[in-house]
Amino acid sequence: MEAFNYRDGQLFAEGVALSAIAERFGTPTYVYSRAHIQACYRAYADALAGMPHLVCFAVKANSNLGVLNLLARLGAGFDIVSRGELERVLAAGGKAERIVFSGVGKTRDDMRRALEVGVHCFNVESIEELERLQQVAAELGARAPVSLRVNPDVDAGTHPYISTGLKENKFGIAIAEAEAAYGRAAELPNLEVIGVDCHIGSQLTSMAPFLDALDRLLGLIDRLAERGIGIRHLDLGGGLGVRYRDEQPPQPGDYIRAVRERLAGRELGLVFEPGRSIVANAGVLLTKVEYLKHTEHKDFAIVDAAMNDLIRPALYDAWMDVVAVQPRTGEPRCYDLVGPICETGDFLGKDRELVLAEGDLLAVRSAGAYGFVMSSNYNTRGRAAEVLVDGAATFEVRRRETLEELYAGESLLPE
Ligand SMILES: Cc1ncc(COP(=O)(O)O)c(C=O)c1O
Ligand SMILES: N[C@@H](CCCC[NH3+])C(=O)O
Repeated sequence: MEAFNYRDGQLFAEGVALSAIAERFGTPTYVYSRAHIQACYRAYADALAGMPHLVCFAVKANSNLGVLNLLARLGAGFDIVSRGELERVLAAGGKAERIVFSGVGKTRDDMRRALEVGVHCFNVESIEELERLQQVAAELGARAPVSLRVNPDVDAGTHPYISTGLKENKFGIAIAEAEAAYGRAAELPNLEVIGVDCHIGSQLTSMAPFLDALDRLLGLIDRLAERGIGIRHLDLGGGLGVRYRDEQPPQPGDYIRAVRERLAGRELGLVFEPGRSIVANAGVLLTKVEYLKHTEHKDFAIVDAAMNDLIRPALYDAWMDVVAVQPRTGEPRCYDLVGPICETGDFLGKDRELVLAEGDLLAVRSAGAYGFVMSSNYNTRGRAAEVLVDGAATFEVRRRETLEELYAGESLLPE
């Protein structure tokens, strides 16, 4: 489904003109579509119907309370990587027993809090973490449910910064060492081994690496069964890609059907941790053209959103579609779309053919995942507002940060 469509020459989010959102909330503003998030979540949940499962939204992709609340109401679980994300999920109405706790650097405090609230399971990423979790659980007189994140050593064929399943990556326990690690986990009295987990990378556009990883994990599960270690759930992580330009990633339903076929006859529950594929195309970043600057070599459109608002182009050289909210007729020019930050890397797009005038609104598409969450206050810029559209209604799910808030925690030196 497409949440953002042109109607009468204007781009709409569901039933609301983006120009009306800009007028009411200012720019830059992130705009999300409720219907799109729901449809993407349901694509996973529906394909998993009839078997034990959890669809744990990866909170890192978009941690706005309104978005999390929407997903919690749909029955989603959550994949978290920090105490902060845990508290956000609880504040948004998410259920602790549907949370999986991933991440290579869990602190004792993180573990304590997660045990107190009763998360579904810890995705443990090293032997050292296993020993620490045992200690913390013993101190609390608790038993920690555990999956080991196994690194299956498959090449996800994605950007090197977001590939996580190779043996040289910091994530997980190498598959060759996994049996020994499970053996150790099974000996520890305050741990309960329940699952196997993996996550091989993000923005994958083909099914083969997922199925390759799955086969390796099923082999491991069989070897563990021979050693008397029973596995109840298999967590395949997130990673399914989306269309930013012309990619044709598998649809969640097709992916899950292929996984289910391979599981036939096994008593295993399935867990997924999708982030991007739930929210990326449910969001745009709305920005305004401040200046059109023409130089001998280049035409620049200087917009009011910058790399502090959306870092993907600067960090990964990611291509994101940028469209006019009210397209004009006329002769297009080739613009670099840049922000006001004092860095050459501060761009949202390069060499884009557009017809523009000062004051025009632009929408950066596919910005619902890893957009606002990666924003910063660089150049003392307040972070953008976030608005969720539901049909004809708009909800400001995060107001724009004020300048006073930016230095509220700082102090002058004593006299
Ligand atoms: C452990 C884990 N689970 C889930 C995700 C979500 O990934 P994606 O947004 O690609 O679905 C990530 C991020 O890549 C991750 O590190
Ligand atoms: N932040 C990355 C994805 C990282 C995934 C984290 N596990 C992106 O924007 O594509």
